[in-house]
Amino acid sequence: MRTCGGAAVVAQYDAILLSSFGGPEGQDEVIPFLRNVTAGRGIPDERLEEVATHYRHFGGVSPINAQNRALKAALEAELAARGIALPVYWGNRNTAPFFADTVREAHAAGDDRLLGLVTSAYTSYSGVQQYREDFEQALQTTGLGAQVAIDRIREFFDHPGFVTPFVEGVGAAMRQLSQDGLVDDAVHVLYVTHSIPSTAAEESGPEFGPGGAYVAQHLAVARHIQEHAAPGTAWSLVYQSRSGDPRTPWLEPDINDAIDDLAVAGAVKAVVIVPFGFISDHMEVLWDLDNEAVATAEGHGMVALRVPTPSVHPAFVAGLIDLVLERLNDVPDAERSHLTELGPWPDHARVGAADAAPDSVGGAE
Ligand SMILES: CC1=C(CCC(=O)O)c2cc3nc(cc4[nH]c(cc5[nH]c(cc1n2)c(C)c5CCC(=O)O)c(CCC(=O)O)c4C)C(CCC(=O)O)=C3C
Ligand SMILES: [Fe+2]
Repeated sequence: MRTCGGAAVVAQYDAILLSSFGGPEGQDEVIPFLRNVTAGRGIPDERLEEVATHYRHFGGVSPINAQNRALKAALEAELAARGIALPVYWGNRNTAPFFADTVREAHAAGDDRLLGLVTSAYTSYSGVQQYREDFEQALQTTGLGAQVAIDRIREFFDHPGFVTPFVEGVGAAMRQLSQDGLVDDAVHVLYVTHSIPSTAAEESGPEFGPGGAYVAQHLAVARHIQEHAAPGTAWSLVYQSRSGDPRTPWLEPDINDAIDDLAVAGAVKAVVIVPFGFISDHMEVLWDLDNEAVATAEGHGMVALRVPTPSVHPAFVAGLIDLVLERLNDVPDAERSHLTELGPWPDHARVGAADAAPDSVGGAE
């Protein structure tokens, strides 16, 4: 394990900015949340109402904020265990604490050089550009654009910290099925991620082939997990949670259609559902997978096992801190951890104060 003295750390960044999507924590927060999510995006009202029912079913509470509080606490414990004096702030895109408030709070405490830890593992508009725009907006709103600088750690889709919990989860599911006598042709592993519009997928990195970087990253990670946890078992990459205008093409197949097709083909008696598009149990996991996709499978008489998300798995928490250290120590590409041929994914340009740039003030403390 790479270690890093407290002084060196403080010289480069003042704090970590855990950056997430946000979610409602009560019935009265559902519609304001959905309006923020879809602002200016032309999502039809019927779709908003439909999505609201998913939240209402759980008392208007998304698990995402509780997950992020737990992750923040786990990151703080890991930093303390490694002797790294770096505070962790938490901000969201769509619900309080909003980025502008968090940036203001950090600045008031003297923490201007922030390292964003964005909870999106893959490259997409939602996971990359939109956070960049959120950070720019926060600096504009607070008027702190000349003082505050925000970097972010790279997309970590193929970092061992993110992938290991899925390898363990798929391995455990395969062992359980085999104890129940379900092996070989009777099992199909469904790697499921968030669908996005096909044009958005292409734009995520056309040089990576059909579906752009978004699809290429998911395929590479699925292959890795499969090789290490379920070699020889049939698998496919499928999608969940599409929205928008039905006439606009989105990535397919939908997980429910894929399960229907497996049922028609006949041989498959069990599906392993791998929610590798998300770092923790979000509403999309609880509703679209645990509720809908599992019901689809069981409706065909199939067994359905849903693998856990990384959440606060020790490997995931340690991996995120390794990614932070990689930036603090300016580790060269050749030494950056990655499990697929696509990595290590490159860092992104800084948002905000060029003059407060971590590199140019290194050692100022
Ligand atoms: C790629 C991707 C991720 C993963 C990467 C990342 O983390 O960013 C993600 C995460 C999330 N998406 C979430 C929730 C929603 N996403 C929506 C809408 C959309 N998501 C999209 C894509 C993604 N979304 C897209 C292309 C749309 C269409 C409209 C638009 O372009 O915006 C809508 C509107 C209603 C609907 O249309 O479904 C909601 C409510 C939550 C919170 C869940 C909770 O509460 O636990 C989380 C973590
Ligand atoms: Fe979304």
